[in-house]
Amino acid sequence: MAGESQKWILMATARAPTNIAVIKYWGKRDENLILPINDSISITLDPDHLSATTTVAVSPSFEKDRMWLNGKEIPLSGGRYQNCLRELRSRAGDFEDENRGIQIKKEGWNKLHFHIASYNNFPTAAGLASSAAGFACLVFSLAKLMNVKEELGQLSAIARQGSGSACRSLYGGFVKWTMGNEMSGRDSKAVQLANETHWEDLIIIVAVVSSRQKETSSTSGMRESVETSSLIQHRAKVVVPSRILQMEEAIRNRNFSSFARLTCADSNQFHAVCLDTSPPIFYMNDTSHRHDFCHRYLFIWRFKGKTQVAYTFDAGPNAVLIAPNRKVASSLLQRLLFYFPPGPDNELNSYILGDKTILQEAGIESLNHIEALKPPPEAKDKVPSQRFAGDVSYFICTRSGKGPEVLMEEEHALISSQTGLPK
Ligand SMILES: Nc1ncnc2c1ncn2[C@@H]1O[C@H](COP(=O)(O)OP(=O)(O)OP(=O)(O)O)[C@@H](O)[C@H]1O
Ligand SMILES: C[C@@](O)(CCOP(=O)(O)OP(=O)(O)O)CC(=O)O
Repeated sequence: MAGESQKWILMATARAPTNIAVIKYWGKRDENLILPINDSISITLDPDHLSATTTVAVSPSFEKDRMWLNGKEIPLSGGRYQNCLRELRSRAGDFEDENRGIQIKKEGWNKLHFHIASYNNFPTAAGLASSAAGFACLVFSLAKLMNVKEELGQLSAIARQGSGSACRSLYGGFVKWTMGNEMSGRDSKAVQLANETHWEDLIIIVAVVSSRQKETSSTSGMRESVETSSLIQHRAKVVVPSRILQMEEAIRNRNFSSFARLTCADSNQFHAVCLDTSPPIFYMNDTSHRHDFCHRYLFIWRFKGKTQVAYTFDAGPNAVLIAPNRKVASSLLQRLLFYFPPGPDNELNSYILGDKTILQEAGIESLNHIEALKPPPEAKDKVPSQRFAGDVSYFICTRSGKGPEVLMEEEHALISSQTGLPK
């Protein structure tokens, strides 16, 4: 380590996406290493719309490891953070910056402390996979800072130890988490099935029903399911293995009806397992069920049994709706806005986030246009044309996106290079 100046601060900043599972991970066989009981598949979401940005800093002047999440200091003492830090420290490489007189030997990283600041551009702990983006970003940015020379697959196995679903956020596009067999967990890691350009037509609309933190975390929910549900074993051993093969094929061939059928079925079964848990876990609320209701009546009936929109719900009430193309997405958005118009205090700009061009394609440029929307023609007498103003907090229009990336420009850094504290 450089003896001259003890004042230097070395930093790295990265951004990592969230992902939404279309074949769900639910249940662990090892709680500490976070090893799952089944494979899962997800779509990585566009980081412009849903991502974590993390700056990691190291300096001989830091006295302990510290972390700030969304501006608030949080303890880093938890086992999950500690496991990731330990794994990364053990793989750190030598680092040298001659100009600044910084030299850190492999072993030297053990004696240095980190300051970590992270920010999510979407609600934390509300069933939108903030832990996935967060741990993927933490591991990716620390690996850059510490010169860890592991391939992404091995980094994904480290991120997995922060939060299972985080391993899938190390890649863009379509990603499979293979459960693996080894006791060490080395082979329980993510692999990319296809990158984000493979199926660019897909449009994803997230209806954020409630951004309040949920009552049962995924971690404790799945633990209770493993302990008490009999359905979960059948799901893990029989249903998921065959669904994984079918889903891989659907993604490979861009077969939307097969993709949608599997996605909806798997979401339903995941929530069925939650209901089969004792005491039962309810992640969805009335608004979530209305989405399903709309889906069923508007789309399956309208297109004579051919599924036009896929839905999936994670461990929270938010609906994630996937349309095969922009045309269907814009008619979906019209229908969503008909049933779920903004509440009285909303602006259009803050009600539809993400890719707003779909809104233009749907012909909606103002709140008046939403008010003037007619009941969807297919509704007729089958669906009451009741509107649920204010039930949805906001919608995010997005698509499949790229994996983590380093942000080089100083302006992205969340920590001051002068003080080593959050800006
Ligand atoms: N940017 C981040 N950096 C590091 N850790 C984070 C970050 N964002 C979230 N986390 C961690 O993840 C926790 C939230 O995880 P939790 O599983 O409860 O919610 P979620 O990931 O938003 O929802 P779900 O996983 O059910 O979709 C936070 O309390 C924090 O420990
Ligand atoms: C419903 C899910 O989103 C569950 C995600 O669970 P987490 O990855 O948050 O759980 P831990 O591994 O305990 O941190 C399904 C999925 O993403 O596959």
